[in-house]
Amino acid sequence: MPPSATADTSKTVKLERYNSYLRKIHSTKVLNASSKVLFRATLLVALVLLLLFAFNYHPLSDSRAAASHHLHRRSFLSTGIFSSSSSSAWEKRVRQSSTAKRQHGLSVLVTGAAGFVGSHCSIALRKRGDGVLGFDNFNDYYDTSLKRARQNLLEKQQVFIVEGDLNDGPLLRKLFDIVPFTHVLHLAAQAGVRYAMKNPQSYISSNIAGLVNLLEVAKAANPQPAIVWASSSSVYGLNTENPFSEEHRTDQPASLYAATKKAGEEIAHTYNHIYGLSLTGLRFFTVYGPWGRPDMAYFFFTKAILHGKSIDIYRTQDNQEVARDFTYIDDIVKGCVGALDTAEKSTGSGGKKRGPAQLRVYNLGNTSPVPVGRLVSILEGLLGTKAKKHLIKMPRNGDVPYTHANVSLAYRDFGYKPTTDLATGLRKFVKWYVGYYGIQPRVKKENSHADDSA
Ligand SMILES: O=C(O)[C@H]1O[C@H](OP(=O)(O)OP(=O)(O)OC[C@H]2O[C@@H](n3ccc(=O)[nH]c3=O)[C@H](O)[C@@H]2O)[C@H](O)[C@@H](O)[C@H]1O
Repeated sequence: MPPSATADTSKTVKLERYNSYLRKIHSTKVLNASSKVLFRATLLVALVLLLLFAFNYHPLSDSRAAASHHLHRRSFLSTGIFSSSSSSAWEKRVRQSSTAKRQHGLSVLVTGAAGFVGSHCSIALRKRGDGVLGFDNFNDYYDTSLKRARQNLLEKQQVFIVEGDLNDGPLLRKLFDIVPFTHVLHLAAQAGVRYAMKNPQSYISSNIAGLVNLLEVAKAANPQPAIVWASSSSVYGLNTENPFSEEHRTDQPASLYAATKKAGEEIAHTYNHIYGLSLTGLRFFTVYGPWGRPDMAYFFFTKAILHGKSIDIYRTQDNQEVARDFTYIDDIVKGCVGALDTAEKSTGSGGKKRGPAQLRVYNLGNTSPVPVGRLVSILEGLLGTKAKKHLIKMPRNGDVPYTHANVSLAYRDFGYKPTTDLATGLRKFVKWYVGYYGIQPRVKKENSHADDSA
């Protein structure tokens, strides 16, 4: 091979090597660039997936939490506190209302705070410097404008009422997350003996399911609060021993209302036994007074008498007078506060019992039964108007013929001593009634005249 040919060949080989070198570099660059794009894209997709997962994740082990998450959103939406700014304003109101203004004051969640006994107790507790947060569903069992008027009264005392239902677990849990309540005064319930025949389910929903829901939240709270709650004189049912003592039989309820209150006492026993919740049940005896319940006889008798309408006065099957141990609201408030002040702490924590806890039941009555006929004649005197009385045999609607409280246990443990007789208490009620409903001054004048003889 000639030397020039050899040189040409070697040049061509070098050129080819060089070109192949350039191609290699180029393809490596392309590969590098495309793998970078791929890497970034993968990263982006992973990030998006991670975010989607995080937003939708509900732990499988806690399906209740998942369900409650939805409920939580719903209840917060329904109470108008879901947006972050309104939510923090709402939380601030919750905190302020439940903060005590005196040293060692209580922090009390009062359920049924827009109700008759609830509103009176909330004001009394607030006035002595305790923190009070109200809770009420403002249902329409009776005129809601009366509940709203009570709410206004409470607002003047800086008591905030959270609008919600006892069966809204997430909302209750949220309240316990915000506030370490020392006590719960549980007065929210479906009341009324006779209405239980019309709407039995409402008693199950409030007095049983609602109670259990509240106890579930309270037992899991840290600290667990001490709970004082409203039972009823109606648990004595067909008991014939008098006066009614806490030792007597309560296994013969005459109405579904009574049965749900009795069930509440048994449920309280269970939560005390398993979780160490301190629980005190108060058996109220026909509570009456200003800002009372329009479904109760003394209230709707007053309205009927003023409007010239007839009233039914029940008599027993053997034609005896029906009587009640009517108890004035201020005495009941003293009893509730006494029970709160003597309630020991719950012993559980983290939902577990750590030792035995207090379990109590007390009668809160007036110790002096009055026949319904006498109640009507006191009202006639106060209103200056004769009632159109219609005496009838007590219908079989859950009523019992007679109630009479022995209160020695409440007296022994927290000095409970009722001081208002029916005539005095009804005078205060009528004074409030005519003022609240704007009844003519003529009636007021006659009323103040009648006061002297009542
Ligand atoms: O202590 C309780 O645990 C309960 O007290 C209350 O029930 P009661 O004692 O039945 O009160 P209330 O209805 O005012 O009837 C009073 C009297 O009037 C009689 N009565 C009633 C209606 C009527 O039309 N005629 C009549 O004679 C009737 O027979 C009775 O003798 C609460 O409502 C209840 O929620 C619960 O707390």
